[in-house]
Amino acid sequence: KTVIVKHFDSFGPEQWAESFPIANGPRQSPIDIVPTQAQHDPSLKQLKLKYDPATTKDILNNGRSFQVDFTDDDSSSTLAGGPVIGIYRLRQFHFHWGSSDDKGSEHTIAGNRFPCELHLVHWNTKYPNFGEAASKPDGLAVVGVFLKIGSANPRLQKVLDALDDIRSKGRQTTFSNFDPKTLLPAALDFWTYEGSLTTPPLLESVTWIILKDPVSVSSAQMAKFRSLLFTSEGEAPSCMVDNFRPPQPLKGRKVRASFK
Ligand SMILES: NS(=O)(=O)c1ccc2c(c1)[C@H]1CCC[C@H]1[C@@H](c1ccccc1Cl)N2
Ligand SMILES: [Zn+2]
Repeated sequence: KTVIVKHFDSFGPEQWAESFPIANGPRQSPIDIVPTQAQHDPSLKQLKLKYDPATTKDILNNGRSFQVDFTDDDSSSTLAGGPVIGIYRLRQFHFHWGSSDDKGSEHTIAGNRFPCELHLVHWNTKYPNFGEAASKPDGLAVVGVFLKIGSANPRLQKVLDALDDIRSKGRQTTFSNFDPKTLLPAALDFWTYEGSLTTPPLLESVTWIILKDPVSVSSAQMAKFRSLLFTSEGEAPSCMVDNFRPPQPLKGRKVRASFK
């Protein structure tokens, strides 16, 4: 009896449908955003992000990306307004990036790829917890921010300096007093559409809120992201790069814009 070990690279986006049929579902993410086809919706409210740095919990290499986790047992760090109804609590943020500066983002803009994309994951407080919310059509709201090559971004430095302690999968270290608002662009203009998680279990529970304006990252800072490993200590090391899913079919969905 031969056992097939599905390593990450043989369990890439093309194979996910075998174990997660929802991969071919009607509201999969990411997508290519075509600005000229997005409809300005004047009824969209202003995005209201309120983050308390005291909710910062830790930073973790989860084997697919690294994430900064926040305590979400109260509504100290929340998202409201924009396209959502009610209050969503910040759970974590993480990134997706490429093996070179010409790719790495999950969403694209008229086919243009960015070297990196930040996701701030929030869950709807009408549900008891993140896990429950993750399985509901209005359960999650993820804010996506593009990073483009330019001058070094000083706001990223504290996060990048912590990566030395979480090089391998499963490594976690303390991380405190961080304000994710410092990672956002000045203007909070956004596109929004109904989609999914971009990695298994690919649940179709995400209201995506993609900010129009990118923030900067330097090539040297990108090299820091690429110094992480997909693999655990003791395994043959595999660099954590290209952890992005390519754009998925729109299947008739409308993308709305908060701006003209
Ligand atoms: N790229 S993304 O923004 O679309 C994104 C956001 C949140 C989560 C995911 C992907 C996936 C990847 C980690 C596990 C899974 C999910 C989760 C975590 C713990 C428990 C359940 C679940 Cl579903 N968290
Ligand atoms: Zn993500």
